[in-house]
Amino acid sequence: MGDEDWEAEIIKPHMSSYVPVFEKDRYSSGANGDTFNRTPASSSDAGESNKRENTSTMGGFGVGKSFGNRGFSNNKFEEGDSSGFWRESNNDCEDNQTRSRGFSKRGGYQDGNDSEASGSSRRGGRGSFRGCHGGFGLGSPNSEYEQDEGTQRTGGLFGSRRPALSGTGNGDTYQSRSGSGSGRGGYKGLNEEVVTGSGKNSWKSDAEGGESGDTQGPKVTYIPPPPPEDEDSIFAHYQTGINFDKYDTILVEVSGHDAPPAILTFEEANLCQTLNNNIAKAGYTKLTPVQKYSIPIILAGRDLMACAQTGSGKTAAFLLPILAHMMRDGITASRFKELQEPGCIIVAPTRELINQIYLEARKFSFGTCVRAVVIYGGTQLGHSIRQIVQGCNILCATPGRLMDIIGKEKIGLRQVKYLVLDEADRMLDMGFGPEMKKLISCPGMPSKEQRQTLMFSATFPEEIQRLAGEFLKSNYLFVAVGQVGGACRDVQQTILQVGQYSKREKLVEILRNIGDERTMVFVETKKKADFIATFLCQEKISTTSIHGDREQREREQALGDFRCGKCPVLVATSVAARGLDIENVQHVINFDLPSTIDEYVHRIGRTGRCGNTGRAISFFDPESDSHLAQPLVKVLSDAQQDVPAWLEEIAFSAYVPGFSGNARGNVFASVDTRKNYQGKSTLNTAGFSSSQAPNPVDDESWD
Ligand SMILES: Nc1ncnc2c1ncn2[C@@H]1O[C@H](COP(=O)(O)OP(=O)(O)OP(=O)(O)O)[C@@H](O)[C@H]1O
Repeated sequence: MGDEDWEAEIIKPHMSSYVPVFEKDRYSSGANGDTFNRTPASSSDAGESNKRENTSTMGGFGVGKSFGNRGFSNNKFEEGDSSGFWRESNNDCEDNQTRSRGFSKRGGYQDGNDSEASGSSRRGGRGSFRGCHGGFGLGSPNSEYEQDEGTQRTGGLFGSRRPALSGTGNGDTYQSRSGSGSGRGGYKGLNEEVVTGSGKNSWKSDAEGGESGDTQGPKVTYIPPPPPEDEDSIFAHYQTGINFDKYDTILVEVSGHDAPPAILTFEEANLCQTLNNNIAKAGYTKLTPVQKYSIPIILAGRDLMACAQTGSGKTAAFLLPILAHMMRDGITASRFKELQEPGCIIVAPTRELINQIYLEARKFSFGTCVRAVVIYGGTQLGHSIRQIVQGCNILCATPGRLMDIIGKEKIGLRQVKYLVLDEADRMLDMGFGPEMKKLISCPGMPSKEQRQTLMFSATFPEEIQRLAGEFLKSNYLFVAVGQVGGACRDVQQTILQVGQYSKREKLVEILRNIGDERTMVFVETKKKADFIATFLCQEKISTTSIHGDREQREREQALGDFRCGKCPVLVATSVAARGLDIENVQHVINFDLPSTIDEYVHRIGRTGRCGNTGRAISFFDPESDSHLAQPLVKVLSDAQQDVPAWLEEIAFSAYVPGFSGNARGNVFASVDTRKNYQGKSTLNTAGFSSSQAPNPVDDESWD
């Protein structure tokens, strides 16, 4: 659904029944002799609603703060005269300068007692809840990636911040963050900005006016809580599901020269005793297919691009062999140094994901002298630096913060032996690709011949595979577990035809039936995430939300509340689509379908992980989603799911230009593209293939 549709939805009078206190009128390669072995992973093995009631304070939107003239209390919006929040914030294009309006006209909003908001005076004062409309949107156009306008963000990092929905169970409600934008999820220091559309990026090193020490905005002060120290928490894990053993039947294809054979057991990997102990404590007894194939490849020193379904253990597939090498080769024990030289850098697109990877690295390196460190945006830069200078063998980072720290000369790259791109297709697309290119051309970074580069994802569009060549040695190996970009078969997928005006009613109906089971609800825009979360809280469904406009502290709180079951519903934008491994997520609901099939695959992959079963329900609005009909039919049938007749009808009646079964946004690549595209890559000046369209779902502050 486009922004305008969303606006229409809010304005639509009949919808007001859901938001009773709103005033209606306001809402408004094989070719060159590579080998391709396709084998089953096992071949070598030979072998109701009341439950949710009255948890509004858990949802956290109910108390404590007010929202301008439209105070938000007792779980209701109370609208005053001049507040125009819903009317004017219903479009995530808020940063578009062409839409800038006098801010004073608005009711703005009032901060309760959040001390973090104190900085607002620096940015135009509070009462203003979104900077750009109020005149301090410094040129930041309509989304955090800004690609819709193809405009570059030139420093308007503070103008785009909206109030975040604080539904984290701590009694907060909408909170004014106008003064604390720097600390929130949505804030990214200048150094962390990623601009797409133009193919350029606006990353600036700290020296150029980054997160610390610049005069363009308040400092980020958030210091994340330290990770758990006790062994039980470090090794806490959830159980593999009934379908874990079925992984063995999935076909695996390895392409490229001289691939080492797969291993069948952890013992065969010949890891050191400490690693084996940690693997056992983590509850791993059996390798997943991607681990069987990737571990020996990495141990053999080969570059790798690996594609395997969501939730099938890709993280351990790269961490374990890297740690094994580090242990074998010996590493310098961590010690305080102003300039640290990690042997391994792992990058991932979102803060929460990189933190998760870090916790995995910490788990597997437990009891060794390998020290893993995590740094990511939305947290105090000084905190990141303090973590690093204490010693850093494995650096887990989001791209913006990484470049910032490199710019600050706290990290030297000379010793980098392993470079890992998790969610590699995302890391190489127009959002992060330019940063990654900068990374590999940073002074001191070993050339691709001298380092080992590893890429992992559940989806690998062909264009991205071609771009990856720049990062990988030419003889890299490609491991495809199952269909590249295919959905996890343990997720039961249902597509419902629901028009935009019926979505909320349907959502509530489904959530009431689901009861207390953990459910992620994906929507297309940050504003909508807030709106739907608020709406659900009003419906007494305990909900929290995560998206790029929330402060990092709130994002982490929201995730924590969701993880522990305090808020069983998490409304999220695509910022939470990839990689997050949360126990017991039984349902994913696509309130809005994403704009690409890859994103769909990642989103529904938040459930049905590690052999557990899950369910995904997607609202298909023929008005806005018909371009997805064909790829959806393919994804559904490949995953042996029922395909609704109406969907097939739309799919086959719709003419999708360029649909050939393998284009990005349509259907995923089915193979290692070296087979099909040997030498055919055409790069434009930005280094991207001309067919690589910006991803319109990128409306987020990810890193
Ligand atoms: N061999 C194993 N035995 C038991 N559990 C495992 C094994 N490998 C991984 N896991 C667990 O499976 C879960 C999913 O793993 P992981 O997050 O690495 O999946 P992924 O393939 O990276 O998913 P995504 O594509 O969504 O990023 C984690 O909880 C992890 O600890």
